[in-house]
Amino acid sequence: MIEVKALSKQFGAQVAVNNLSFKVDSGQFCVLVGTSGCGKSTMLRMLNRLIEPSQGQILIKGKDVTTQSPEQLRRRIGYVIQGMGLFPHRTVQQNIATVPKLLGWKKPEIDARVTELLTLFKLDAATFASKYPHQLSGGEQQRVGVARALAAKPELLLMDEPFGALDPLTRELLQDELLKVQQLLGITIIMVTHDLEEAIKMADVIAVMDKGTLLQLDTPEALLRNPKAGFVQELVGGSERPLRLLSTKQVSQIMTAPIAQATHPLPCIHAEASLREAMALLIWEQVEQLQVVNVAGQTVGQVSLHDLLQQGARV
Ligand SMILES: Nc1ncnc2c1ncn2[C@@H]1O[C@H](COP(=O)(O)OP(=O)(O)OP(=O)(O)O)[C@@H](O)[C@H]1O
Repeated sequence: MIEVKALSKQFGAQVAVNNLSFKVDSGQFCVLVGTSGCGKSTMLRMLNRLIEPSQGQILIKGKDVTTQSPEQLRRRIGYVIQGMGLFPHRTVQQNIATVPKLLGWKKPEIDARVTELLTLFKLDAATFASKYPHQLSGGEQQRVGVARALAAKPELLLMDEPFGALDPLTRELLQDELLKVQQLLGITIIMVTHDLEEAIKMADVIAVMDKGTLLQLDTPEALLRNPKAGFVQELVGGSERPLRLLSTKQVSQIMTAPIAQATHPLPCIHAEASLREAMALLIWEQVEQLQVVNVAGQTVGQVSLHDLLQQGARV
């Protein structure tokens, strides 16, 4: 889907991005992490030509991005930044309708899309469509920001610290919603974050950057198990590593067959919960086994302390 070839950007004497090359497959969620000033936002903004590279090439679906005007390109690529960037004098409906309107969609088609997106992000259309950004909470504004970016059905969504300004609970809620929406729509997402826990939760692949270069591009589990020596190891290798490893998998991936008849009831965990959540429940409840249930509340398996210890261990 995206191929970045030997991409560099200098601002005067400052090298912000230095000879970066990587590929992101269609439908993948790629997260860029690294310390402040390492070039993440510059990298992201070159993808939709908000910044022009000094050297190198970007191909999207095999086509060089410079073969289209920046405006044409940006209509095909969703872009979400921290602190919304909504148009303050336009309603939620008008904000979301911006790009479809520019593309000449018909009114009924636009209205249907706005309602569909508001519903997808759990915002009641009758209540929210006519509101202005200042009448919304931060979390609601951010949802509208993502809905606006998805309005014209882009195949690629770029997100720069989209949840950075939100409280931890709202942040987690929006992360879960975004993951569901991505699975539903199958779009490719490239997201910048400072937050390694967020990267591990959201990413299919994590790109670790330092001083304008790409140090490692790997799945969260591979990154945690085999970080390259130096900065990547420092970033992921602390005492949190076993718990972060537990965050990369769901209970359903390691559960075993349910016990036919448990002598006494076990605490329940959802099959979609992370192994980290399962570990927390085991500690909290002082038990060594959990019963795994599906959305309908039916028992589908069990998971034990022993299984979890193995998953978080060095191999
Ligand atoms: N327009 C610009 N003019 C000059 N220097 C710039 C410009 N934009 C970015 N830089 C410099 O390029 C480097 C990379 O900046 P960038 O914003 O890409 O980093 P970042 O990793 O996204 O940082 P943060 O996480 O703090 O947002 C920084 O040293 C920054 O000062």
